Amino acid sequence: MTTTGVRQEFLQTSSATQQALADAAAGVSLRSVTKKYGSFTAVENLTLDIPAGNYCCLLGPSGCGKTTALRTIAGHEEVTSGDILIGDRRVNDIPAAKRNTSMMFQSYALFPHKSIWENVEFGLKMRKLPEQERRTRVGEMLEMVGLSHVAERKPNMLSGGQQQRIALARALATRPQVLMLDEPLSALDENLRVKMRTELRRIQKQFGMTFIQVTHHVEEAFSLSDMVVVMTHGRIDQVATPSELFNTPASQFVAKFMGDNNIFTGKVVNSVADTSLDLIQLGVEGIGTLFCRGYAAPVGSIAACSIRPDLMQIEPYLPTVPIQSSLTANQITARIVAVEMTGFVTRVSLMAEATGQEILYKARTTDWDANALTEGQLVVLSWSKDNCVFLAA
Ligand SMILES: Nc1ncnc2c1ncn2[C@@H]1O[C@H](COP(=O)(O)OP(=O)(O)OP(=O)(O)O)[C@@H](O)[C@H]1O
Repeated sequence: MTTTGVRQEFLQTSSATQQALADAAAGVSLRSVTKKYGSFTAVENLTLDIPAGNYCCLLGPSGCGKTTALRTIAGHEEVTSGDILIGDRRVNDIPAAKRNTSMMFQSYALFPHKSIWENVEFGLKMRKLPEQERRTRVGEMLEMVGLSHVAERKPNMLSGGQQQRIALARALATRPQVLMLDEPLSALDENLRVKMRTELRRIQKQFGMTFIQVTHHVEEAFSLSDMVVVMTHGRIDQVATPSELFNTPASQFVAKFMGDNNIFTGKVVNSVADTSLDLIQLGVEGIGTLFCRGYAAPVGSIAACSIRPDLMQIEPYLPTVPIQSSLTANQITARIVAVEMTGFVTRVSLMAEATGQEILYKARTTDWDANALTEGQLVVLSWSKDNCVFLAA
């Protein structure tokens, strides 16, 4: 057979495998799932639908229950109450090994004394697949992660990134309905982590598989996910696409956890129904009225609003120009405390003149360099009501 012939045969087999992996992919549903350890509730009343073929990240601070949620889906923990469905099968009483899921860990968990080929083949042998089928699958999985040439080596002869790819090949060889990934990239250095996450996303999309990943990195969740589940204190705070989370966080916790949002707390002064989102006025002590968009909350209730640091405008403060000149423009005076050039982006720390609240402004470094603003200078920050997100208490 010519090389081209071999390649064509592989591609045909490969597309059959592609189909098999896509066909295997199943959705996951949690129905009021609670997990307690003694009297401590690690996850509480989780209800969630992850459609087949989605990349879902469970995101939240340490201890919020992400791993526990993942382990209950995998069957490594029994739920205290509630139901877990994989596809349309209730799996509460099905042991982990029979749930048809795979798990990939941060530590790779490769067998050190087995060759790479044997590592990938392991799960298939356990399932007693015929030798020919095993050979085809292992060959294809190694090809998929670009590591066919290391098949005979032992894991310790591979780099961290290569070992991670082998762990992925091994996890997918069994054609799981769902692949679960527990902080799979945290042992890698920054460059490799970015490369690997691109690769994970490419493979998941190409084969249309269901991936559920635990992470506490916002950027990682954004770059990988179709849907992000933000958790805090064992509960789900928001389920959204990365873009929705970035643009319209639903709670003060999410707005803070996303990183650099500026949050102002105050009292609802007025809210006016508008075409899609209501226009809400928030009275902020020492600052005045801020205008934002959201769903009406009772007048007098404590609430907050959030503005992204890249959606503010900055100008030198001129005492002759009155502040708060327009009824729907948000403006405050602040003093520049520090300027930090981080590459493409310059981060500017400020302090609100009236209240001392810390504020962050971000600009493209080229834009920042073009203005003449310096540390210690008094400036006016302004932002549109349409970019300012109302956050109920
Ligand atoms: N086996 C256990 N026994 C008792 N408590 C546990 C057990 N496993 C987890 N917990 C507790 O449940 C809570 C949730 O833990 P979990 O590991 O799910 O959090 P996490 O969000 O994944 O955190 P991290 O990012 O640090 O891994 C924590 O307070 C943890 O201490």
